[in-house]
Amino acid sequence: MRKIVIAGNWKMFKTQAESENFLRGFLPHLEETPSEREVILCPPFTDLSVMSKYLHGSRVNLGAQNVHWEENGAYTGEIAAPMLTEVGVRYVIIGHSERRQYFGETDETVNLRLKAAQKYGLTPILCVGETKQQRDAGETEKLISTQLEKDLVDVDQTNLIIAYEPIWAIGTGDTCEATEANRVIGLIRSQLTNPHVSIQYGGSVKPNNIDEIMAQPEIDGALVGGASLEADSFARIVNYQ
Ligand SMILES: O=C(CO)COP(=O)(O)O
Repeated sequence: MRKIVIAGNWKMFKTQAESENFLRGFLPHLEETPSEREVILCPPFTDLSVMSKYLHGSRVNLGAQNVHWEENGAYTGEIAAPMLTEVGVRYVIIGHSERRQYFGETDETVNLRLKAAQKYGLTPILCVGETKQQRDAGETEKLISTQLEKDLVDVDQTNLIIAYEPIWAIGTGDTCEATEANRVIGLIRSQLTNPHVSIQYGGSVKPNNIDEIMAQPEIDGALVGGASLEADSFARIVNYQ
C-alpha cells in the first residue's frame, strides 16, 4: 500500500515564535483529516526543537531540510542525523532543487545524504525534477531517469519517499498540469524496484489545485512550499477532498 504523504517545506521562513503561532492555528484543523494521511512539517533547523515539544502527542511529524552524511565532524554549516533524531525528526528532504542550484548539491552528495539518513532511521524525501530549459528541449524523462539512477545507488527503497518537483513550477504559480505530473510520476515509479514507494508532486501546490492533483492515480501526496506557511491554507491542502 502506498501511503498518502502531505509535507510542508518551509524553506528559510519562520522564527520559533512564528512556528508556534502557526501550530496554534493549524492543529485544530487536523480533527477533520483522515487518519491515513501522513502530515509532515519541515521547518528551519532552529524551529525543530520547540516544534517537537509543541507537537508531542499530535499526529504531525517533523522533517528537516537537509542532513550531512557524516555522524559529526568539521563541516561548518551542516547538520548530522543524530542531531535531528534527538529532537524528534523522522523525515528529511534531500536533493531539493534549491540545494542543487545554489549550494552545489550533486547526485553524488545526494546519494551520500540518502544513505546516511536511512542509516540513522530517518525517512528521506528525495526531490527530482527538470528545469524549463530541459523540459522545452524534450529532456525531462532522460534527466529524471539519470537523477534517479545516480541518487538511488545502494539506497533502501523500503524507507523512501520521492517528490517530483519540476523546477519551473516551484514558487512561480505555474503549476504542472495534474495529468502531466501524473504521467511523469508514473515514469518515476516504473524505474523503481519497490512499487510501494510514495511519490509526491511539488511545485505551486495551492488550496485551489490540490483536489485535482490528489485525484490523479499515480500521485501519492504533495510537497508544498509557499502555501504551507499559512495555517488555513496548509490545512485546506491537508484536508483535500
Ligand atoms: O519547492 C517546493 C517544495 O519543496 C515548492 O514550492 P512552492 O509550493 O512554493 O512552489
